[in-house]
Order: sequence, then C-alpha cells, then structure tokens
Amino acid sequence: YYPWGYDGDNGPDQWHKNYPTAKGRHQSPIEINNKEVHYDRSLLPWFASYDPGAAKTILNNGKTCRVVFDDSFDRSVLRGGPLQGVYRLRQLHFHWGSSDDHGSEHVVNGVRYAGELHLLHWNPKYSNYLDAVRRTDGIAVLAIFLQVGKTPKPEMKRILEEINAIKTKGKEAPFPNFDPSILFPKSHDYWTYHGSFTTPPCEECITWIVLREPIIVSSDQMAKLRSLSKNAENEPDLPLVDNWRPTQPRYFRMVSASFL
Ligand SMILES: Oc1ccc(S)c(O)c1
Ligand SMILES: [Zn+2]
Repeated sequence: YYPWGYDGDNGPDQWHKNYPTAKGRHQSPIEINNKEVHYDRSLLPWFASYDPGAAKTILNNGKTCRVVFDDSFDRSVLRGGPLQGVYRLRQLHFHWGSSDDHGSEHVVNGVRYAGELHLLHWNPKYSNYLDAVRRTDGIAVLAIFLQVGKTPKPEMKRILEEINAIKTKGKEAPFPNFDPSILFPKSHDYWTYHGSFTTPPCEECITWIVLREPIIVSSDQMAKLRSLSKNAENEPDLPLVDNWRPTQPRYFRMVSASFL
C-alpha cells in the first residue's frame, strides 16, 4: 500500500507511479458534454431498494466521510438502468472542494458542483467485493451532485449531524437506521459510462450512473463537511477538503443518456 493524496507530490498526477491503472483508458471522473452524449432510448430506469436497517456506521478515513452498510446478502440493492441483475449497496461517501464553486469530480458542460455523493454497489455474481473490483462489471456507482442553494435538502441533516463525532481520521460512529434513497433528487434521469474508481488503485470496474439533477445543500452544510480533518486526533490539524480527482481523458468511450 502506498500513501497517496490530493496535493503536491502524492497528488492525482503522481498516482500512476504506484498505481499504473491510473493512466488507463477507462478512468474516472470525466467531462460530460451534451455535444458528445448519445441518447439511448433502450436504457431502462434504475431502482434502489434499500433496507434502512442495513446502515451500520459512519467514519472518517482521512480521505472522505463514509457510511458503511451490511452487504452480507442482497439486503440493499440497486438494479435496472444499464445494469444486469442486482448490485449490493456497500458504502456511500462524498467528494468536496475548499469552497462552494468546485468540489465535484464529474463536470457537466463545464459546470463544477460543490460536491459529489457516491453510492457504491458491487455485483454479487462475484464471490466478494475484492473479487468484484477486478471485473469490468463488478461495481456500480450512483453519483449525485451537491449544489449549494437556499433551500437545502433536510435529509442531508442526519449525515452532517454526525460529522462532529468523526472529526479526525480513524474516528467511527454508529449510524443505524438510514435509507440513503431519501437523498435522491426528484428526477432519475442519468448519464452512464464505463469507468474507474476515482481513488487509487483506480480499478476500471465501474458502471457509472451519474444523475442529471443535483441535490441542494446549504453553504453551511458544505462548511460542515469541510470541518472534517484528514489527520488523526493527536496530529496537527489539516482540513479535509478538495478530495476530488480532476477529469480524465474519455478516449473512445461513449457516454449514454437516459433522457433526451
Ligand atoms: O473507497 C472508495 C471507493 C470508491 C470511490 S470513488 C472512492 O472515492 C473511495
Ligand atoms: Zn468516490
């Protein structure tokens, strides 16, 4: 395991030295531009069937804020859309900036959002998560943009209330009884393409489902996320901000849209 980060000598431009896949042809995130998107009328709607009882803990791993779910059976699943079969919800996490004008990983027609929520699911046709990350159809990530606005989504409150309990790297707190589908925007319109984890080892195993409609958060809620620290409790304070990877070359990939 090699230390990696988002700035200076262990930043995204250096990841390929220890994680060669980071220079692959199917990397994420990417720019999504209307001119290059292909409307695919055969794309089905996607469905999430999540059990609130599957939610377990919320943690700060020094890189993001993550909520972990019980994925020991098909308890909380995503299906439909571009997917074959069901994919098990394993965790959700966020990427955000140091100010409201940037922080998302995917960029839509040049627009950067303040942040991006990733709900990560794995394909149970493989024996476990680690096997799934080695397969091109192993993982499905539902990505939802966070846009700063005046009428924030009240459902975000539950996650942000827990931030105080996980201020520093390594801290974890119980996070029971949470159905992340309450965070979804009204519209299920999406873009989909094949890509990778946006963090090392950047395995190219992800079917991305990027929602067109952002959810609205307040500037104070973004400030709350930025109050997390990437250091451990007894170390000098380093704000956990700008944990987003710049967009990568699309090469010969098609980005399909579920909407006209
Ligand atoms: O653990 C992680 C899985 C997927 C993604 S996109 C991350 O940023 C972290
Ligand atoms: Zn992510």
